[in-house]
Amino acid sequence: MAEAPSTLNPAQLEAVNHLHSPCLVLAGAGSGKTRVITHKIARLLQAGLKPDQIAAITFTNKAAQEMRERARSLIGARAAKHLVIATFHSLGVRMLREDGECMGLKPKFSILDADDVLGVLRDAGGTTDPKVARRWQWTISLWKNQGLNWEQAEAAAADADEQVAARVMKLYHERLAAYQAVDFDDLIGLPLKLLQTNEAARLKWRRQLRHVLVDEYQDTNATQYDVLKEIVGPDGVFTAVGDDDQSIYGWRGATIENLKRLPQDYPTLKVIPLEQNYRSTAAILNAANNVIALNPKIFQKKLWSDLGEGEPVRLVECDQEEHEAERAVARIQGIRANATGAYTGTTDWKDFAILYRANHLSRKLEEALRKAQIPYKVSGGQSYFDRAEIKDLCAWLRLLVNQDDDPAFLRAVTTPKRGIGHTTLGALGEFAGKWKVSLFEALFKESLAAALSAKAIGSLHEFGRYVNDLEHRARHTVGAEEAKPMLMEWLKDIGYEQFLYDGEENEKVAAARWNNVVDFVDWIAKRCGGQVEADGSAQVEIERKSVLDVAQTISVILSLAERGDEQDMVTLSTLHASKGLEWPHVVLVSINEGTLPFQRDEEEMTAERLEEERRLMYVGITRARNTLLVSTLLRQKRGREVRKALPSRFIAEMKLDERTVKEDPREKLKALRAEFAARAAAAKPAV
Ligand SMILES: Nc1ncnc2c1ncn2[C@@H]1O[C@H](COP(=O)(O)OP(=O)(O)OP(=O)(O)O)[C@@H](O)[C@H]1O
Ligand SMILES: [Mg+2]
Repeated sequence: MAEAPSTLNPAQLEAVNHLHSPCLVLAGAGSGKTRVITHKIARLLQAGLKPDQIAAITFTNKAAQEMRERARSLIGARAAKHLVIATFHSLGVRMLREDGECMGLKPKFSILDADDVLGVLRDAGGTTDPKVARRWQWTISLWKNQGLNWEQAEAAAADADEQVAARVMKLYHERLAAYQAVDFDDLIGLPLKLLQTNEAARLKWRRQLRHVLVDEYQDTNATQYDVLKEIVGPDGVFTAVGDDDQSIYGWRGATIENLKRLPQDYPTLKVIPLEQNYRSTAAILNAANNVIALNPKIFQKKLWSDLGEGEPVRLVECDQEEHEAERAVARIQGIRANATGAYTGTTDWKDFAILYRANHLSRKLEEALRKAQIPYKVSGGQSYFDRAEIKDLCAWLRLLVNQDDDPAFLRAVTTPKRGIGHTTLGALGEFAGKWKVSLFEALFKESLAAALSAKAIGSLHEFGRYVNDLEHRARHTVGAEEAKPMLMEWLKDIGYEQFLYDGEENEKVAAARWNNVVDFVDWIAKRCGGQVEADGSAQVEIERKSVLDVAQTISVILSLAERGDEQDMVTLSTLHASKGLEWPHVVLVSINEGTLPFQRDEEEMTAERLEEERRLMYVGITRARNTLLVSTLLRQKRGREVRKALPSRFIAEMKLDERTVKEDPREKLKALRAEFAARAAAAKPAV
């Protein structure tokens, strides 16, 4: 249904109706900047522009999708379909596909991702050292973003290493040209070059894109600024919306300078502030304002909400990550059951988000959500259970539980490789299909001898016997103390650690993956129970189970997550990827010194970095509409060690008042865990 223009306040209306000179909306979180963009699209259509003459630039592809949705509800599907809604990168692809030929690029050029780039660099520079290749990648990318070609880079090189990198840059580009390929930086750099050097192309795009609207303008970099400048031209108009307090990509070259340059480059620029926040309750907004007030102000802004005080922001201290995850899940279940606090609105799973600073923090959360059978999606990062090494091990576990699980069979039999190749597996598959049996069952059919060589059958039988033997061991291994050595022996048998190191050139990456594997084994072992766990004052004994029982539970958990296309899911997201989005209920986890603000042990915390981390906290807090739970750890795992953890300084900076509920984890944890276990048991389907 179309939204009526009356849903805009006077300042928003002014921005929407400002059509004859460039316009910058500079305003805080949740003040309706993105809403201005969608409504302005409708206004521009009304003023006579055609949909394909309007370009809205978003920061991510996901944001582009969302923008198209929002536009569709305002202007209808037909018009929305023709709008140019893109990121700078995808707009760049379009320009190069249409006009790249004048720069020697065929319309069907390919786009290299970061891994492809590393491969080309290794070849071009003749190195096998991944560290060297990565350094080249970083240096060359930086040069490209500064608009330097290899000759300029060589002239400006600071030392011998950089001179080498400049020459590698030359070879790298020769290869790219030969492959008809471009990298991500080229998707901005080449269109810029096209627009700057080719008048016909420049005029074409200027005529084509009559009004460009840029969301999240604070996170554009210098090259993107120049692209915009070329498209708009000296007399053109555009609309940019942004918030300097939400600039969180400084580390990738985004620059606030772009905000400062606008009034200089466009003297007729109209700057419009928005002050009313329509997203968050006053309790949430105050916490956000208190934090960001400590950053130096570039632009003065006010932000208020008339949505009422709302529920106080809650703070919870948790012993360790696992408890935090369980706490977050219990909180979500509580709100959904209208059992927690004053919030009584109706809720779907999609009304919740759990946000964190670093990708690896999603894992415990995923486990807890899966155990509670809550559907979720991981945005802006990879799901823990989607990691190759975890998928490998899960395939083995699934195969132990159900030998007829063909996809699990195929993965396990080739991970690690055991001399059973694609031809053998193809023939086995054909045979199994003919006899309508599973691959595993086919292994031991006598007539298989007619389809495969004796050698191949020998290897397959060996694998089959190993799986049977492993199943037997898993069935009879009970309790954590027994489970861990059994599982480690299995990994040794199949040579999994070596397999990881063989498949990964970068040893650090291989070591990190092996670490995941050992963690995963610990997790399974722990679930085999038998030990007594201390939880502050409480002691909880975990029931003893066999490895096979646990494998079965994990298989159920895995199949649950594969339900796929569900729309109603809890969001797990990094803080970075949460920008621009909003949820009724938000949980911020692991808000600790070292995590947020993020700091490596050896690294010095500069004022600039601290300010960027503070902006990230501001972004996190301001994603919440109705309730916000901030959780902090008392102890934290660092490598293999568990260390005491400090709450983030940003928690104190929120200045939560006395009404803020500070929950005592020790008191509640035992009860919560019991409740949680009971719920999980009740929800567990019969297998
Ligand atoms: N005038 C208004 N009346 C009612 N609701 C509004 C109004 N303007 C914006 N909103 C609502 O407020 C919320 C925040 O709006 P929007 O996402 O556009 O803010 P934003 O400034 O882009 O936020 P961010 O800085 O996080 O990107 C949305 O749910 C939007 O629908
Ligand atoms: Mg926005």
